[in-house]
Amino acid sequence: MPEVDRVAANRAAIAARRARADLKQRLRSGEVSPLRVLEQSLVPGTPAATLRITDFLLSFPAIGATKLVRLLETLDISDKKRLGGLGKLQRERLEGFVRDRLGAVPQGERPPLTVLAGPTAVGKGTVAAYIRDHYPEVRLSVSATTRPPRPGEVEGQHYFFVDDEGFDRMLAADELLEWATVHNKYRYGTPRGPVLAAGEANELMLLEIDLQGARQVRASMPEARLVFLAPPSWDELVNRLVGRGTEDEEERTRRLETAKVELASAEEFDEIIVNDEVPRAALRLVELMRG
Ligand SMILES: Nc1ncnc2c1ncn2[C@@H]1O[C@H](COP(=O)(O)OP(=O)(O)OP(=O)(O)O)[C@@H](O)[C@H]1O
Ligand SMILES: Nc1nc2c(ncn2[C@@H]2O[C@H](COP(=O)(O)O)[C@@H](O)[C@H]2O)c(=O)[nH]1
Repeated sequence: MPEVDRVAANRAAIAARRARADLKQRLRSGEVSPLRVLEQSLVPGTPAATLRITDFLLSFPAIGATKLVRLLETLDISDKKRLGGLGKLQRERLEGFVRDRLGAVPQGERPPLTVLAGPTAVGKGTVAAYIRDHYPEVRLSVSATTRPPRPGEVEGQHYFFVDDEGFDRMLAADELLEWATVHNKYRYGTPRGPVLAAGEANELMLLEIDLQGARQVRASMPEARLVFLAPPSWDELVNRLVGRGTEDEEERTRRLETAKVELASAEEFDEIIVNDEVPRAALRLVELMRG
């Protein structure tokens, strides 16, 4: 290729990359609607048409790397695709997904933040994980904690694992919406940024935290909805704690002491859901969140 053509081609490629980056930014900030981008992507050569499906989906605030993989599988779209190269059926599925998400929360109405609390081993984590896997419209807050990871726990997915100095730094920088020392042992806190971002984006946001944290959220965000997850019985709660097998006898005793106090506080909450079966409890919670 003659030098002059190569220079022109380079310039065009740089300009196209810039236009795509600009579009990604506007998608993320909500300045441009994803439906509009899908529509524009039908025109070959536009920034929308050359936008990668991965970048498009990652612009939704609640979609991260893990959800992205699942979502692409559900939509049956390769991660190599660009919007302009989607087949008819792929485009229809993608558009359906976008419409569902936009329809889940009416624009202009800010859904209240939902806090799920309850005694140890009642199943908060299990119900939250079920919601993460089955209700992609719900965004889950990832807490920071000074507790060491349990086997299988993933940094950034289950918790942000930090040492005491790291936690102190987050506190000093006012990065936590609430925090507490739970079961008199480790500190746990909710990063403020993602909660605010979810509010801005009209996203359903769930915090799975302890009673002290729930009270702090109520104080700072009175519009938050507090949901108490209750066990079917005390014996079942003890069975779940023992059955989980992640705490030694001393830690179990400590947690059950806290649990008695927490059970007595159920009336402070806006709603009580009994976790008899996980899918049922999860559905009830999501229905509450959807209003
Ligand atoms: N509905 C249910 N029926 C039977 N077992 C359940 C149910 N929900 C959760 N479990 C089991 O109970 C145990 C405790 O659940 P989980 O760890 O989710 O509790 P948690 O409330 O998050 O506890 P913690 O506050 O201590 O972190 C787990 O072994 C889980 O599999
Ligand atoms: N106040 C907060 N409590 C939190 C937060 N993240 C989790 N938790 C609660 O801690 C206990 C113990 O959790 P585990 O994972 O060590 O078993 C449990 O009750 C959680 O709900 C938080 O950010 N703030």
